[in-house]
Amino acid sequence: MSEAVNNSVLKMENITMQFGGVVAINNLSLEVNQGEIVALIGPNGAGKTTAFNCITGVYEPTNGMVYFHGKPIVVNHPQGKMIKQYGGINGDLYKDKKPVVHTPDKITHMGIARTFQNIRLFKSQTAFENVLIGTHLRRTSNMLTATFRINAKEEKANREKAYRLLEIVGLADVANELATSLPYGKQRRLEIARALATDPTLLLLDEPAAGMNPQETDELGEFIVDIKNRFNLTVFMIEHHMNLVMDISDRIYVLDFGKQIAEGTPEEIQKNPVVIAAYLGVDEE
Ligand SMILES: Nc1ncnc2c1ncn2[C@@H]1O[C@H](COP(=O)(O)OP(=O)(O)OP(=O)(O)O)[C@@H](O)[C@H]1O
Repeated sequence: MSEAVNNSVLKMENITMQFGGVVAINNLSLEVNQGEIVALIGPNGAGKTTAFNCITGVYEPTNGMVYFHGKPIVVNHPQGKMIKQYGGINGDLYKDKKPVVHTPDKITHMGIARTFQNIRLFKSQTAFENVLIGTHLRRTSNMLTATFRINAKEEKANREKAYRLLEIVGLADVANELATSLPYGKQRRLEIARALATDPTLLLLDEPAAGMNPQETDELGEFIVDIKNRFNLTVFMIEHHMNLVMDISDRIYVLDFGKQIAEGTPEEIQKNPVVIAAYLGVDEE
């Protein structure tokens, strides 16, 4: 195997996601390598969150493959009525392959953790409990045994881990407060702590700076780089705050109307006339 293949953490290959007649993603191929911070940008409705949903098992893409650490975790091709309706490219490429689909919890268990554009914390749980729930995804036991026959040693380790994660993200002092009572910026950090509790190798962040002011956004950038290094992560991030994207990304992919229109370093993307026309010319803030 070549070094490039060994370094590959995430690879999307010819992914098309079609909702009825709407082609939300059209033949998207991209790769995220070990230790990189890669951003996925594009105007509203370009297909960014749909791409995350195709990786994490929320959607079953109409066509294409997703590899995680070189292993196929998603395989599909147009089937049934989609054969006639298919509006993407390369619809025949995988027709001889057996489809592979995993549920979101299985994908999380494999090592892909995610935060959401609209924060999705457990509202009636404390900050500590939210992170503790994240550690439970690593359990070998099922929901019932987890509830009724908790392994005391494992639970103690989980509680210590949850508390340590809260310390790392700077939330130890609010461990016992209800998640939803926390200010917005802290809720975003808490969601990241919960994601880290699942021991990911790949962290998907969907608009982590949404709703943050410029100072909070700067701090978030440092925080993302810090946790990436500390936990030896690879980060794939959707973000509209261009300063954050340009500051911390190693590479950037640009989507427009479901298609990749550019890929490059922050310097290259900032100078790319196609990107400027499609996206950077639009004032998102
Ligand atoms: N479940 C769905 N059913 C039908 N259409 C959908 C579904 N999910 C997404 N779409 C459509 O797919 C397209 C891409 O949406 P998506 O949310 O991925 O864009 P986005 O780039 O993440 O946008 P934003 O920056 O506003 O979050 C849109 O036209 C959207 O309406």
